[in-house]
Amino acid sequence: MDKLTTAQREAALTSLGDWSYDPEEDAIERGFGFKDFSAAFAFMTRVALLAEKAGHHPEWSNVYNKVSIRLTTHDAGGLSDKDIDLARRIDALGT
Ligand SMILES: C[C@H](O)[C@H](O)[C@H]1CNC2=NC(N)=NC(=O)C2=N1
Repeated sequence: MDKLTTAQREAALTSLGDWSYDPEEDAIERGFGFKDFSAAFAFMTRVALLAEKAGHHPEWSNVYNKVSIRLTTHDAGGLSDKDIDLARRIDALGT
């Protein structure tokens, strides 16, 4: 799995409007808000199943009704198509 080029990353980010790019980590991140902890954890369960299926796992944190997700590919040393694919699948879950 190769790191994305700058042009590939910029094109991907344009289509992933809610994710922001962290140049220091070569990662993308997005925050999600829910009505309560139960809803946040239900979402995390769904993301966990997607991640396990993809063999690609988020760096994330949860505080009560907020979930922050950061995606990068450790094996590639930066952002790859795996991150973009997982971000799209997460977005498709809806909040
Ligand atoms: C062997 C296994 O597939 C790899 O270690 C996978 C697991 N999940 C992973 N998740 C992420 N985010 N980056 C990786 O490089 C990665 N590698």
